[in-house]
Amino acid sequence: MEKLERDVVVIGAGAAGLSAAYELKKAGLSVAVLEARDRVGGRLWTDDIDGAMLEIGGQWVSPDQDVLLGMLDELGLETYSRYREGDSIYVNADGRATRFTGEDFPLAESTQQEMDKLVEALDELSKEVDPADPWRHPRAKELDRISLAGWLESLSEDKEARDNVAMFIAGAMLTKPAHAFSVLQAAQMAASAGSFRHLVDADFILDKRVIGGLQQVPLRLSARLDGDVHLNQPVRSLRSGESVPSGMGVVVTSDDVEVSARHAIVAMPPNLISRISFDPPLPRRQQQMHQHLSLGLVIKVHAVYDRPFWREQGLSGTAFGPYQIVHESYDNTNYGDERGTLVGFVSDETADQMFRLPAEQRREQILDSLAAYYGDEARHPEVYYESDWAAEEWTRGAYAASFDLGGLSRYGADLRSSVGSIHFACSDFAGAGFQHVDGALRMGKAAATAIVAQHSEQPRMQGAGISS
Ligand SMILES: Cc1cc2nc3c(=O)[nH]c(=O)nc-3n(C[C@H](O)[C@H](O)[C@H](O)COP(=O)(O)OP(=O)(O)OC[C@H]3O[C@@H](n4cnc5c(N)ncnc54)[C@H](O)[C@@H]3O)c2cc1C
Repeated sequence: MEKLERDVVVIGAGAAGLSAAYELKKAGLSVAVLEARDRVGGRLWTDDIDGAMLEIGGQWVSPDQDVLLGMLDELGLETYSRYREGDSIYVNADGRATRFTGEDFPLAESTQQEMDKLVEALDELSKEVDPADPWRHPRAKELDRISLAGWLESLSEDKEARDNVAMFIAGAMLTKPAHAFSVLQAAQMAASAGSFRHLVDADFILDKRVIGGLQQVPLRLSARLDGDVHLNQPVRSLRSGESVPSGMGVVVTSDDVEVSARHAIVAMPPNLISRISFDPPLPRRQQQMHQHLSLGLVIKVHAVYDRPFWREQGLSGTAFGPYQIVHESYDNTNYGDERGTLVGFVSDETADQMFRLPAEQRREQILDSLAAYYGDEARHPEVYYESDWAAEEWTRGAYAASFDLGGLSRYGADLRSSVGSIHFACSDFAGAGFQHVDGALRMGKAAATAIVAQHSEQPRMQGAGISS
């Protein structure tokens, strides 16, 4: 067992943990980052699959994500725009595909009016909610006990209008059925992206990608940490309080490394925190709160073709169908690539259904759904891959975690509270940038800032300082 002494031990080398470690090093503190996987990045993972570069996890950057944009600049990373020329496609409940331009789906006029009304209502509500503390909304408790589905039903009898509006937050963001989370949680999701209209506007929310892949962010951060990141080290226990050596706040043990440190940052999704054995146990509030936060479920489907054939038909690749297996799909062609890539998403209960099928049948049904948007050619990709994060031991869902009904108003105020020397940071706890890489970076920086403030009067430990 390797034994280390550091100012701070960080558990998890995702965007949150690495940005925390990077800020701490820049401030002159020593760190050790313990990561369970054999790679850094957590839910950011860019890999070569059968000769195609795929973004298996997070990939898009939107203009409001200023912390992420600042980090891309600092790390010397460049972005490019998602392909968006041409018509989009909408497939309705009867399976009929219609071309359209702009944001408004080609719906019957009465349905369009109802959809406008619902978008307006959700937009107004999200303006009243501060994403950092939605529990302070004067009607927080009331809004937190109504599901998004129930709230939409109370406002409109038009099913297609409701299903479309729900799709933008349920299927596309929280990746849970609209009856499984509250309208307060939905409003926070929208507010965290600036407004609900931003979520409806694919050109905003899915604006840019990073050349070479978004995993470059954790990879470059890790390179700047100069040997302080320890891979294949799932943390098993965290001791704090009287049993730790004097002058230290925690002793954190993984399979091969034991770190004694003044502070710990737990930079992992809340559903995994209870896998660490805490001695003494975390306070009951945290133990309870973490049980009310759960990850959604989505299959990110990648299909790579010899060329972006849909562009020849004047299609942008952007496609929506609330009743389709793949509810949304986009042109995801890599920068400078001659081949064409489509990325589609299969969410929540539809993902459950798909996972009940044998792999070949699942692939066939998912490609049939892509064909409903782009025609027969979509059935024959050169490379086909399904990102399956729910089967990943160190994540267990996608994209991120949100509260069950009533959880946000009940526990939210304690979401980011530290417990003695133990701090928490991950995208699932963010206000602005909630569930996104931007939020992960914000949480990492916030934990680092809090620790640096406490340390300003204390002597440094060995190994402090950034390497470049
Ligand atoms: C398919 C998919 C698509 C997405 N698309 C986008 C997008 O387009 N844009 C966007 O901004 N966001 C997107 N996201 C969300 C974004 O990727 C995440 O919000 C963000 O990367 C989370 O970073 P994090 O550091 O908070 O958590 P994580 O990335 O989950 O990092 C936690 C780390 O902790 C490690 N860990 C867990 N348990 C232990 C343990 N016991 N000991 C040691 N280490 C441990 C994990 O291995 C992991 O490396 C997407 C996510 C997914 C899955």
